[in-house]
Order: sequence, then structure tokens, then C-alpha cells
Amino acid sequence: MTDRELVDQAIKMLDYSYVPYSKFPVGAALECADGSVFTGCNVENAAYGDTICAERTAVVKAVSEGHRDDFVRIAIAGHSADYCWPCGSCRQVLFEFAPDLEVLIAKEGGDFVKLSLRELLAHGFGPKALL
Ligand SMILES: O=c1ccn([C@H]2C[C@H](O)[C@@H](CO)O2)c(=O)[nH]1
Ligand SMILES: [Zn+2]
Repeated sequence: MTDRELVDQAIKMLDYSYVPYSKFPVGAALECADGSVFTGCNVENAAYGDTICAERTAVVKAVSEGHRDDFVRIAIAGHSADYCWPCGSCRQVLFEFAPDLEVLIAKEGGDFVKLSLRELLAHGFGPKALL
């Protein structure tokens, strides 16, 4: 799958976001080595802190289906004029499973940039620290 196709899958997920409070939809699409894609959207809650981000929705779907050490790329999309940068919690959760992940970050209109997770989370704290 091309980067463009993965970003388009993330953009499609914006339709499913549940965002009555922030009105800020985010979509994500996480690709694994076997080509499977786990999508996610943000799901908010009246108890605001119980909101889950799009990226973490996708990670939880993948891990709960048996994927763990095989994440290849994630695409993240929002409706904002700026690129939809992932929050610190999502960077940390992605780092747990895939410190070398490629991250495609899109903005309104579909333009995207490609970075490594290590660029987004320098000197990250991960499982190796606890071994
Ligand atoms: O990495 C991020 C950052 C924010 N959001 C969502 C959470 C909330 O619903 C909305 C505003 O913070 O954006 C994500 O889905 N991913
Ligand atoms: Zn987040």
C-alpha cells in the first residue's frame, strides 16, 4: 500500500470520530508487516479525561487482534489547517510497540509529511529500560 492510500484510510476515519465536545475529529490507520490495517478515530466522553485518541484506538485494536511487534506505519489525519501532530500520550503508546515506526501526518486537504517516531519522541522511555 502506498503512503497516500494509508493516509486516505486515516482521512476516511474522520467520519466515525465521536467528538461532541471538542468538535475536532482525528483519524488514524496503522499498518502491520502482513499488510493488515487497523483504523481508529477519537472517541470522546462526557468525563473529558476518558477520551481516547484516534491513534490509541488503532493501537488497541491491533494489539487485541494479536499484533504487537510488527507495526510498520501509522497515518494520522485531522481537519486542522496545521498537520495533526500526535499528542504525547499517543507518541508514548506507539513507542512501546514500535520505536522505529514511520509516521505520516496529514492536514486538511490531505497533504502529509513523513517522520520517524524517534524524531517525534526523542530519547523515549520504553520497555528496554525495565529489562
Ligand atoms: O494525538 C491526538 C491528539 C488529540 N486527539 C483528539 C482527542 C480529542 O478528542 C481531540 C481534542 O484534543 O483530539 C487525537 O485523537 N489524537
Ligand atoms: Zn493522542
